[in-house]
Amino acid sequence: MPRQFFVGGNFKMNGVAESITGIVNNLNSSKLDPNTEVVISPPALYLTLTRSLADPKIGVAAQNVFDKPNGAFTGEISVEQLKDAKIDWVVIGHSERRVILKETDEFIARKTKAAIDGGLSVIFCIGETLEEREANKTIEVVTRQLNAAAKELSKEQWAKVVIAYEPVWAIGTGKVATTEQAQEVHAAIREWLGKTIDSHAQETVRVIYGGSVSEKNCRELATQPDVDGFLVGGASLKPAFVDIVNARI
Ligand SMILES: O=C[C@H](O)COP(=O)(O)O
Repeated sequence: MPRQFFVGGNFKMNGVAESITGIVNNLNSSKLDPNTEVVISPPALYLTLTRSLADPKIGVAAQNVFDKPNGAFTGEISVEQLKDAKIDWVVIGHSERRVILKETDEFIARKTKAAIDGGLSVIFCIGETLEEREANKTIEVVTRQLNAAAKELSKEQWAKVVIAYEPVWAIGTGKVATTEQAQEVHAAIREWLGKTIDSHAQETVRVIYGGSVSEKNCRELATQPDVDGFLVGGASLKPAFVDIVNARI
């Protein structure tokens, strides 16, 4: 069975109730490719608003979750609380959290395990910095990030993971990876799935690309055999997000 195209919109720390309502209403009233799975990720404060407004076909993702079930963890949100708010997805391991908030591979892997154990699906973000790419360490870095998750997850749990390859140097910079650069890393990730998890994961786990995806470059990226969709930042706040969702039609 072919992998379903997946487009995520990560609003990051942008928007207030009024603008987020506008974005969701625009998506609700737009013709979206029925073969594409769409998941939007507003700031935590607006998850319930977004879930109540969005068409049920549109998934909603938190931008973070904690690895412990409850307790004295000021500022954190648990898996149970997300499920209680009818949220089914969470973004974990985004480079902004890895780099700015110093989240480690191991912590990210534990959060991924906790999320999936608790019934969430995970957009698991990986990617190299410019320095790492220039040192030819791209595959080494993404392999290290994936290996940390593989230590925590059972083979079956990979069915609940969408891997987002987001080269850090392409995020919010306007410097999109070329189709060849994206395809090369996506193919390596797929090979890793086959070697480390199993052939089922290799065939079925979706690997999406993130980093300056726009309505202008999405169609060419979408032609690549191992690019199963996108994780979109800046452009997900704009009406052009609809064109990215519809990149395959
Ligand atoms: O999560 C999304 C990525 O960080 C990409 O962000 P961007 O599309 O603004 O470059």
